[in-house]
Amino acid sequence: MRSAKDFFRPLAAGAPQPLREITVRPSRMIHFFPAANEKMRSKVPDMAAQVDVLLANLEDGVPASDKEAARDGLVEVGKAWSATDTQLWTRVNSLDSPWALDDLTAAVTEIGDKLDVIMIPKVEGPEDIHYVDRLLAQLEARAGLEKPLMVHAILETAQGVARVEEICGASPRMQGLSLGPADLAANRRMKTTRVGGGHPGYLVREDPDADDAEAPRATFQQDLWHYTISRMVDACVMHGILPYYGPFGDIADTTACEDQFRNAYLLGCVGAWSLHPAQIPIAKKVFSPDPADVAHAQRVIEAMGDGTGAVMLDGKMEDDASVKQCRVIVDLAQELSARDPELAELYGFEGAAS
Ligand SMILES: CC(=O)SCCNC(=O)CCNC(=O)[C@H](O)C(C)(C)COP(=O)(O)OP(=O)(O)OC[C@H]1O[C@@H](n2cnc3c(N)ncnc32)[C@H](O)[C@@H]1OP(=O)(O)O
Ligand SMILES: CC(=O)C(=O)O
Ligand SMILES: [Mg+2]
Repeated sequence: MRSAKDFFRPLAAGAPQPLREITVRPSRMIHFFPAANEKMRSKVPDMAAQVDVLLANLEDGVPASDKEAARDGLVEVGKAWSATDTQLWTRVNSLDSPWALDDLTAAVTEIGDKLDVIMIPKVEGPEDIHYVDRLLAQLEARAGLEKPLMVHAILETAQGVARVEEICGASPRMQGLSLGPADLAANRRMKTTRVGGGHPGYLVREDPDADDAEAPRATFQQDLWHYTISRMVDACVMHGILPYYGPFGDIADTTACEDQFRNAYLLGCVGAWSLHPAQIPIAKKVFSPDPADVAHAQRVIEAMGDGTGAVMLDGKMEDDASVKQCRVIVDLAQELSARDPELAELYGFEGAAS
């Protein structure tokens, strides 16, 4: 492990200076497209206009026979990339695969100036991040890049979850984490075949009626991912990086997708993956604060003056802590409004979009 004094030192001669803080930009949805697919690539300008982050996927979901084509597709998209507001990310193949080294080399040396974040799957511990950190520094130096690439890790093994705090703090490049519910379920030997979301068998049942043991008893489905997401959020906040819900595989079930995304939003996540165009507006809606919540938060902030003490508002106590909660909502609304004039208008933020 590097000492505190060395933590922000470049890891290769000629590599750019690591950043002390991550640049926070709207990333309500990380929209995945298979980079090997020519038809999908032709939609990139249109997709880029609709999403906060567009991600060229090279890993799972891309057949082994298309891995080189996907890498070439990423380079083609990167070279043509001109969107200024939308971020371009890629997910490379896992570090133990035959493709990861060439993926990283091509991404950094061919289009490193266009890419914002590289997503690394199946991260097991800080040693994976240390390896990527050094390699990226070497490649950045070779490519003459001036800005360091950021790294996003997917939490999709039990070991990764157990070492999540170490992963988050492993490098100044760490930008965030996503939940990988499919691989994580497999690795943990969970008995669900779904990609994210709940399971009807994971429930609690109300107690039997004392007078009628045969009376029907209500059941309440529980969230399979509550523990992991909560742990991920704490680890990310501890290290000043961003947590994301990952994919929701039941594309047709837009209602459950919205619920799952909202649970993640309420617990502290900043965004989720969209795998299909139908999921883009869901993520946009869920991860943008509700205008009524923004208006309420503004009232509390105003009522609290310098932010200290306690007041009553609509029969509820507000104090130093609740005003901080309200600032979370208003700050997020302002951040998103700076990019989205429609939202600015919805929130009544005059001039926020300028
Ligand atoms: C566990 C994990 O690792 S998750 C991450 C890995 N998986 C992925 O990245 C999957 C990404 N998504 C996809 O590949 C596709 O959405 C699929 C294969 C799931 C479904 O694709 P289709 O069968 O074409 O879906 P569908 O017929 O509903 O598509 C409707 C339209 O949306 C387009 N579309 C579908 N997915 C996407 C996408 N991710 N981005 C942009 N356009 C898309 C289709 O090309 C089609 O366009 P058209 O009307 O011009 O023909
Ligand atoms: C997101 C991902 O890669 C998974 O769920 O396995
Ligand atoms: Mg996975």
